[in-house]
Amino acid sequence: MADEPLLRVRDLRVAFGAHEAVRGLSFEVRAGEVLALAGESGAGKSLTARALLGMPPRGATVTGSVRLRTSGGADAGSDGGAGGGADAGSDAGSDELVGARAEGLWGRRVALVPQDALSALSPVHPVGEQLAAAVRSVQRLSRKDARAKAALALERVGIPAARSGAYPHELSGGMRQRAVIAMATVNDPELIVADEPTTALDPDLRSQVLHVLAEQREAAGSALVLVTHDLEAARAHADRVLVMYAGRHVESGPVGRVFARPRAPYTAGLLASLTPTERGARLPAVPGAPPAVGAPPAGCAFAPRCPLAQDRCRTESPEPQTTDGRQVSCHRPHEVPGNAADLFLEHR
Ligand SMILES: Nc1ncnc2c1ncn2[C@@H]1O[C@H](COP(=O)(O)OP(=O)(O)OP(=O)(O)O)[C@@H](O)[C@H]1O
Repeated sequence: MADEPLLRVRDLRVAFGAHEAVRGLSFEVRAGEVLALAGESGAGKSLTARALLGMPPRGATVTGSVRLRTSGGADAGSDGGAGGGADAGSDAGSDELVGARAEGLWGRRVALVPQDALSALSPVHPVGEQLAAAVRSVQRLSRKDARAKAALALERVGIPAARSGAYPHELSGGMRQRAVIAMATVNDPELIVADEPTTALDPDLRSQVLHVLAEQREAAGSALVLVTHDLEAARAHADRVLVMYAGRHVESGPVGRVFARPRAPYTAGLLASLTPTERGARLPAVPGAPPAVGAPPAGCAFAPRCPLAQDRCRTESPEPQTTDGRQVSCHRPHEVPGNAADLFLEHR
């Protein structure tokens, strides 16, 4: 049981009508681990994040399995309902979140740090009060003790106790995001999902706020799924990275290993865009654009943009395979050159 991952995702699919935006994703998150979900806009990162919390957007059909390891008698309250395809409740020792009512776990075992703090905070209550209510929703504490705990949690993220009576609109964007981080971590959840937690902030505040998130996550002992298109943030804060493209797995493994020597051309392309060229300029992102949702090409979805694509890549979708200490979904992982930038420089 100790070796059981905290979260086990199998063949996750998120569809809008006939259009599948997440197309059969499988991965695991271990207790206390930080996993970065990376990839370009539209890859399906946010939809995956929402599915992990049992809160998909309206109109989405989620199938597959998202199992959260049971701890201390916690219960997802599965009704085995709407998800379709999930075998809710059949696995001893874990709770199925697809097709289940997961609200009972929110803030207690799983928590969200969204892109936009305003969407997570009520505009009509002071932040300290909201935090105290979050504490009391999980812990049996008097109002006074909950308020004291809330003030302490705000102080830990750099919001002085004197500001705990402020309404969200009276705080700066950075402060609001810190308040949301305090809210997400105050009850020591086992899993935090942070969906691009700094995109709404000025660039100079981003690393500061990510640092606060990392600190608070560590103090709470939570695992973190960090959704980001910022590979530098993934490098700085994650233990493992999972790169997605067009709703599918591309490459996943320890950050150091994947970044040092990517084995999927798409990962190499993303990393090349971080690498200064000889002339000192950074390469733009991988040339071309991802396919539209609902219209992925046959075979590997990246093949139309891939300098290494061959006939097989255009007909046969690659399944994840273990290579060089990571999982890679590519037919030609050993053809990617040691210097990731070379692959795209040579073909420009
Ligand atoms: N509510 C929705 N209704 C219909 N289609 C949606 C909806 N939400 C997302 N999609 C589709 O699913 C695709 C993946 O969305 P998702 O938000 O997961 O992407 P992402 O990788 O998080 O990118 P971004 O960084 O832009 O948020 C989108 O390109 C969009 O076409």
